[in-house]
Formats: sequence, structure tokens, C-alpha cells
Amino acid sequence: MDVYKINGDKRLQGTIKVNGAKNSAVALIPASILANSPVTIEGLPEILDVTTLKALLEEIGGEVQFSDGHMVIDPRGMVDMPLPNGNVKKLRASYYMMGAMLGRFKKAVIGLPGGCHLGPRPIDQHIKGFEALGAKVTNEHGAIYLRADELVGAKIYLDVSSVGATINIMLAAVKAKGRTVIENAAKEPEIIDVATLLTNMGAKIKGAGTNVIRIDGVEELHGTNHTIIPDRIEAGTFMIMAAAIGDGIIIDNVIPLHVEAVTAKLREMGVKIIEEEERIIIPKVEKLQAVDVKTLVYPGFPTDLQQPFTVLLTQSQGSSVVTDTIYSARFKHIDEIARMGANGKVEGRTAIINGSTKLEAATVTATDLRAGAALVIAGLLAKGETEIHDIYHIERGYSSLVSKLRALGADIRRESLPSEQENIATNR
Ligand SMILES: CC(=O)N[C@H]1[C@@H](OP(=O)(O)OP(=O)(O)OC[C@H]2O[C@@H](n3ccc(=O)[nH]c3=O)[C@H](O)[C@@H]2O)O[C@H](CO)[C@@H](O)[C@@H]1O
Ligand SMILES: C=C(OP(=O)(O)O)C(=O)O
Repeated sequence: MDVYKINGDKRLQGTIKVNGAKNSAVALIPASILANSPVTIEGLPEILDVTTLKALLEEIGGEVQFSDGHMVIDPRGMVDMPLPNGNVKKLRASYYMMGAMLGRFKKAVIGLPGGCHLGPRPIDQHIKGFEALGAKVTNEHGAIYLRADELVGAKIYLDVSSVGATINIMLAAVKAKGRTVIENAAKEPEIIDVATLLTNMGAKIKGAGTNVIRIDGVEELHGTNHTIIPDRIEAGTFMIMAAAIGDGIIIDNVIPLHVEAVTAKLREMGVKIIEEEERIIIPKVEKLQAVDVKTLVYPGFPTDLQQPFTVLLTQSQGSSVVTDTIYSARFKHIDEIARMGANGKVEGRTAIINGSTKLEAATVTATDLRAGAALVIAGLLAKGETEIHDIYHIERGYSSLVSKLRALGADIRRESLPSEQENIATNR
């Protein structure tokens, strides 16, 4: 088992570069299935979710080359191979194989997805959308079977403004007959990125980034070249880290508008933030005020940054109330940071954090991706050596994290635990 070991309580300084957005990458890659010639995507993050999707495209006969963030996908040899198990379970976004394969082959068999356990994560709105387009959808032993004689555009109102359902319906609808209208669509920047790729492949999409998206189906989509947007969640993680333990940090390759909700909250806490066109500069912070945070759909405060943010709140003076309106159980990290001395209490969808606390090193477990990011920040703050287990969660979404942090002066390393030591650690 691999772990991160962090000797914390060292101030960080310098420039850190943000990679391409995970939540775009995981939709752009399956979108290539719809093309009739090669698609090139530039700036992809080198994360587990991307390599798992590459493997999924190869399983269905795609030819994929990936190096230095540059992926060339040749979809011409792809077939409608069932994917009921295996790689689909390693990530959430394998659900995009449903929309993309349905759009191209009019049929697909895809196992229910994996991803972070944050409370129930149903895909009923995806299925409602596929059915509205004319697909027959059944769940057989944990795999979703989709089949359509033809796909015909429809009006679909989403009961919840779901990122995944919005993108999945777009994927299934771009080659359907006639017009599809998605109402109460999600507005996250990743949706615009996927719509841009599809439009450059020949799709007709209007309104991406607003709550009504109109798609006029086309017969064929062709290959293209696309550069992914920067990861606003990775950027936000670095902003939180800079406020927690920075002595002047420059975050490079960020679209400041995409992290506006985080910027506003950090300013409310007393953090100075200098926004440039593609960079954010955070000077050393003297004192942090407690603030309340409520996660909301974009452009609200992102749920994916709630967990790292709670660690910052442990460093602020006073009591903060954090409410996650998106997920019912995204507070597993509170127990882990409690091992490091943090004073936090969870009541339903709310966590109350009392600061400020001098964190101390401990052996902790990354229960999910952003819990892992939160623990890395906690480890950077804590005196002594923190050991983080189950780092595969973290590596699903953050690329080259260790080397990026080391370049800022952090004492962090990735180590393989010999199995005897592993048993002692997990029994602790
Ligand atoms: C791969 C990816 O892009 N993951 C992101 C995506 O996840 P994901 O696409 O899974 O999140 P959704 O936007 O779909 O989910 C938002 C809320 O709607 C609910 N829901 C969703 C679909 C559905 O059919 N029925 C339903 O009830 C979910 O349980 C959740 O409470 O958006 C989330 C919310 O910003 C982020 O936390 C994830 O990082
Ligand atoms: C919840 C997340 O990811 P996923 O939807 O891939 O599980 C996340 O990125 O924080």
C-alpha cells in the first residue's frame, strides 16, 4: 500500500500550476466515441480517472495514445462491447459511456458507476433523459442496459440540476433526430467545455452554461482538436492551502471567474487575493476569521471544496457552520482531522468547526478524493509526521501533487509501506 508522509508546519512559497479539469476530462474523453475520425485533447491531467477512461475506450476497440497531457483518440474501430463490470466501477464518470455509446450505437451495457461515497448518488435523471430520447433502459444485476431503435429529440426537465445528467443527455442527443431541450440544466464550466468540444466536432448546441440547453441533432460528428479548461477544484484546493500555510503563493493557469465563490469566502475570512488574467496570487495571511459556508450548484460554493475548506476553518478564530446542500454524507473527513486535534462536530448535513487549533500529526485515511485533499492540507499544517492512507482516492483527481508541493518547499513524499507495517498501521 502506498501512503503520503508529510512533515508539516513548514511555510510554503512559490508558484504552483493547475492542470486540466478532471470533471471536464472525464466527459471529453467519452465524447470522442461520437466522432467518425480522431479527436485530440490537449492539457489532460495525468490522473487515475483519465487512465481508467483510456482503458475503457481501448476495451471497446478505440486506439488511444496519451503522453504529456496530450491524448489522441481514434474512435473508428470502436464497437458496442458491453461493460458491465471492471473499470466502470473505478470512477463516477464512467456513466458518460452510457450517453456516448447510446448516441453512437443506439445501445450500451454499462455497469453502475463508482466514484466517491458521499451519500446516495442516483442516476435517475440520466435515465429519465435517455428514456425521453426514446431509449428503453433496464437495470439488470447492477448494469444499465440501454437500447433504442432511433433517438428522437425531446424536452427534458431535470428535477435536480445535475452535472452528470446534463452532460450525459447532451452526449446522447447530439446525434438524435430533431431538437432536444434540457431545462433546469446544470451550469458548471465543465458543461460549457464539453459543449465546445462537441460543437467543434460538428454538433449544434446553444445555451451551455445557462439553465436551458438546446441541441439540434446532426447525422455525423467529426474529429477535432480541443484544449481543456483548467481545473477550478484543483485551483481552489491550492487557494485554500495558500491561505492556510502559504508565505506568498502564485496559482498559475486558473480562470478567476470559475473560482469566484471561493475567492469571496476567502476574502470574507481576511485573505488578500490578487486576481490576474490567468493567475491568482495569495500573500501570507496574518489572521483568519471564522465564516459560515453553504455548498450550492455553480456559481455557488462548490461541494468539492467543502472538505479542504473545513481544514482552513480549523485555523480561524471562532466557530464556523458548514452546510453541504449537495451531498448528505460528505463529512467523513471530520473524524480524520479530529485525530489531528481538530474540533469539529457533524449534525446531519452540517459541520460545526471551532478554531483555532494547532493541528498535530497522525495516521489518517483518505476516505474519498477531497477528504484526501483536506488531509494533505491538514498534514502540511501539522507538527510532526502525518501518514495518509488510501491515497488512490487522491490520485483519482490530483496529478503530480507530491512534486508540485515539494517545489513550494513542502516535506511530502510518497512511500510504499512494507506489508507488515501496513497491518500495524491499519489496525491502529
Ligand atoms: C465526474 C463529475 O463531474 N463529478 C462531479 C459531478 O458529480 P455528479 O455528476 O455525480 O453530480 P450531480 O450534479 O449529478 O449531483 C448533484 C446532486 O444531484 C443528485 N442527483 C444527481 C443525478 C441524478 O440523476 N439524480 C440525483 O438525485 C445527486 O445525488 C446530488 O445530490 O458534480 C458534482 C456536483 O458538483 C461534483 O461533486 C462531482 O465532482
Ligand atoms: C466527487 C468528486 O468526484 P466524482 O464525482 O468523480 O466521485 C470530486 O471530484 O470531488
